[in-house]
Amino acid sequence: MSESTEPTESAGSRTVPAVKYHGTGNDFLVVDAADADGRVPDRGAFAVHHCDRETGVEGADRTGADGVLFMDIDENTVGGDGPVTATMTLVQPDASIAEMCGNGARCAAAWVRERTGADVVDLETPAGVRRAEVRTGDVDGTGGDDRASDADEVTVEVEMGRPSFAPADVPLAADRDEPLVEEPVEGLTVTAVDTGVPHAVAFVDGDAGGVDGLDLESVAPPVRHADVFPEGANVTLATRTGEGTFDQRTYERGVEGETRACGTGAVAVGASARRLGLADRTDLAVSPPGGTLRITVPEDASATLTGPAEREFEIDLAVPESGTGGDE
Ligand SMILES: N[C@H](CCC[C@H](N)C(=O)O)C(=O)O
Repeated sequence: MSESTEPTESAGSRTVPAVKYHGTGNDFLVVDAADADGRVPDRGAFAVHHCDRETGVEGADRTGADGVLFMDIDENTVGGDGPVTATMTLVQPDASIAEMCGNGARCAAAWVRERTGADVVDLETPAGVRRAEVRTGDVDGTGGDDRASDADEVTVEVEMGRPSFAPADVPLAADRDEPLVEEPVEGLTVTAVDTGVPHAVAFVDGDAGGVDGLDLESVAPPVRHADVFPEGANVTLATRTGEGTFDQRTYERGVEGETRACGTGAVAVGASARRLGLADRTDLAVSPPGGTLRITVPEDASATLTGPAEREFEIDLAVPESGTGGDE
């Protein structure tokens, strides 16, 4: 608050350390809340500034990021036998806060493991506590020690909670009492499901060109903003490619564009496929453009998401002056 009335330091004169990670191409800057507290007065402006795909953080093959994960480790849980607990807050490129992020959770857990040595991490998110288990040496989950030499890549399995089609959970507009299942919404036939965040899932026939048969950047925005979704929705296209396998593309709320992968979206594809009778099994492989995610969607238990988390680089990021580039 006092920042605005006192002579401020120019943008960039203060920095905060960050580590860049990605999970199947969904990429995040991870910042320790202990470093950010007091130094990053406006987390939204910080995310807007550094996530920009043209002018944001540089250092790997892509400029910018899909969000900033602010991580607050509960020091009382470090060093014991049990899981380490950490609060995960995802601030998106438009400064909004997402309740949950599956690929972000994998990156967050890998970061916590790097800091504390813990293989099991309880991530506290606005959507609830999500347990994540970090594995090394068996990246594809098939057994063996296939990537043990690659210290920067781990496999993380995240408990994703139980997907819900209930109108109040998605949420759907207040006047809806029934789940939205295979209904036309703004040009797509969608099924709405909450996997920590709302997804509108539309299955596209393989003969119609599959997920690449539609121009996502033009078909998704009207659905993302449809009145039936009072808090908006992520828009996910899916195509069944075989028994238990699907292609996926997601247009994300908060990013306001397509991402290379979306973990809550992959679980949404699985849950919707089960509901629509498109999958006989509960363990599925869902492939967004950035790779393949293993998911399970059991009838009466938490869904799981398994995939890689890869550490890209460390960087000191300038703290923009409060308000720079943000709404506030
Ligand atoms: N990429 C994330 C989802 C972020 C959700 C966010 N875009 C929203 O609902 O506002 C994932 O891997 O699950």
